[in-house]
Amino acid sequence: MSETANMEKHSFQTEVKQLLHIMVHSLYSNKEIFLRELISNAADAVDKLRFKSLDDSSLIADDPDFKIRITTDEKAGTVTISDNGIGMTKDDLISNLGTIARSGTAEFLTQLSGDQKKDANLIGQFGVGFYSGFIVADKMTVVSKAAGTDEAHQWVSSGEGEFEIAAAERATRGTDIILHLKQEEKEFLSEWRLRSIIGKYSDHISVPVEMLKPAEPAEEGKEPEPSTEFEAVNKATALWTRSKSDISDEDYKEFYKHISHDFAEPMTWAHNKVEGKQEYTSLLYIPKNAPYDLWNRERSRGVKLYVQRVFIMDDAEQFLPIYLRFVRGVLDSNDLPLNVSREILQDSSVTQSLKNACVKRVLSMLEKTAKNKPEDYQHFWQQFGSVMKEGLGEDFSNRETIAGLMRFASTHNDDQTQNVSLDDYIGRMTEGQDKIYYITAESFETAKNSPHLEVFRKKGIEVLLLSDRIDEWAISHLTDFKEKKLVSVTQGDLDLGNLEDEKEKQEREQVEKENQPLAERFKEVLAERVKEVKVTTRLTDSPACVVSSEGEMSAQMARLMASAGQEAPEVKPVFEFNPEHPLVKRAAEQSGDDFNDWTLFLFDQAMLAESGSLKDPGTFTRRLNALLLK
Ligand SMILES: Nc1ncnc2c1ncn2[C@@H]1O[C@H](COP(=O)(O)OP(=O)(O)OP(=O)(O)O)[C@@H](O)[C@H]1O
Repeated sequence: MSETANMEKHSFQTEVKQLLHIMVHSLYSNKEIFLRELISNAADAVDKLRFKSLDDSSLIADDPDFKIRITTDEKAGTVTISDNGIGMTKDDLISNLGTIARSGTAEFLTQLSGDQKKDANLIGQFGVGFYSGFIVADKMTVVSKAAGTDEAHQWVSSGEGEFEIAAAERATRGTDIILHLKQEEKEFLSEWRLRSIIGKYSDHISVPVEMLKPAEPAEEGKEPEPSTEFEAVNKATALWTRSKSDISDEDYKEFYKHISHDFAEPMTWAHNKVEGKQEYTSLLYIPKNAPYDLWNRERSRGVKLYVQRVFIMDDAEQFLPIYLRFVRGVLDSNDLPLNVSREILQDSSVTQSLKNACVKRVLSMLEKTAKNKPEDYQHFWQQFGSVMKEGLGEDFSNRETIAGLMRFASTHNDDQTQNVSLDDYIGRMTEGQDKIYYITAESFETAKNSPHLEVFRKKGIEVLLLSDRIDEWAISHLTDFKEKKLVSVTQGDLDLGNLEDEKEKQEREQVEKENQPLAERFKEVLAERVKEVKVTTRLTDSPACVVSSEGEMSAQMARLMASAGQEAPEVKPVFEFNPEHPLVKRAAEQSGDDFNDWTLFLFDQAMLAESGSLKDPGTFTRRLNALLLK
């Protein structure tokens, strides 16, 4: 910072400089959004003050009618957006308009590619807010006086790396954002152009947005007298309070952009007014695309909370569980007190029942989309499926509904796309099948090619192929769906239930008995490495596989815990061999060291197919080479 007279120079935070540069270039084709962003900020500033004045009405006594005014100055080439909201102190100006407080900003910036179209989309998700003024202005001046203070300050910048702060004059509280338009952007001086942009973007803003009335036509030969009277150019009623039949889809979409700062349209929304025991209005949106920081469970989330139409807080996370962190919207309650705080919300029974209601609405919105617009739902699932899966473990009371919304890859089409629902699966179950089978693995390929699937493929039984990181954890919370048990094909004894007929059962028992001595020989060599050795019922083409015992942690879960740096208990696998396989027959013919080598080779090979890697790949390859040469 440097100082001359009463003027101080400050540098923008590095991230702001980068964002400004990219934004000005990539949003050029959508430049009129600057007005939406600045009006949106002005409306937020009014909301914040309205809330504060509930405790201290003196804050607004001198100027009680909230409004936003847009004026132009043809000669100076400026457009000014003024509000009588909460205003900013000198420190606020420096921190709010010189830094980006959002976490993950630096990481976000590294995702930008230089491709204008892609970047425009990404920046749209990120939200550009105040800085969007620089798309059309080569200089911005902000004059602000915080409510309840006597001093005004001004912030001036050409958006290139520095900004200046100085003392200023402003009669009353509030903020003026003055855009000094670039030479080629003078079209925004046109009152009609501005009115049409406001009509498009700001009708739903609950504060009146005012402009000067058009001048009265003058007598012939005379210049028209400029008007000095203002009129509201938006509807200025909060959108969710209007009746549904008065609101167009366009209105809903614009409102979504206002509250979410997303440039893209939402996928769908639900608007409900509830009266009776509880009175509230909810307007909840499902975005089309995942935000850049969806994976950050700490990211700000939740709805905008209003109490009796008064704005209370942004990001009220108490009304939606973490797995629905992508939902945006507004909740307006008549039952909560106006002085409600985050702490009060935490313990309130009203909060709990509102939360239950919001979750039900979101889930039923998703069910409707899945049923009526399967393509949209498929897109949704690609964007948000992994987050929805968290719900299986987090939301016990809605588990069956969440499970119904799940989509999986499966052996039905052997394709990586997750598009099979549990209902689809049940509809295709073969005669006698009473369980839903699945496999979890490190990758889709490992799952799809797993030897554990052989008997299922042979019998034409579908198996769900799960390979997202979260799958193992999520599915462990889903023991059954519509009274059908979910069963892992890599865990426990394979119980094919009614899928195995009496003859097959007898044959299997016979084979098990005959091969008991071989099983014991294998067990002697493998000793501590395995929990048990058994004749397999799952393999038809492979010589051997490993499975985990019923009720024990699966190998996939143990790997996930280890990769997350957690201590996982050592799980010893059950080694299953296929006595019909020529390699197993060959092994059985050996004795001494040769039998040891064959056994270890079969075991390592089974481990490799199951996990995709080995603890000691060197020894495995050496042993394999030696066997090949023999
Ligand atoms: N008209 C205004 N009156 C008071 N404060 C303002 C005004 N405009 C901006 N601010 C302050 O500056 C901050 C930064 O604004 P900016 O638009 O860049 O980000 P944001 O509104 O927090 O986020 P985004 O718009 O991207 O969601 C705001 O959070 C607010 O505190």
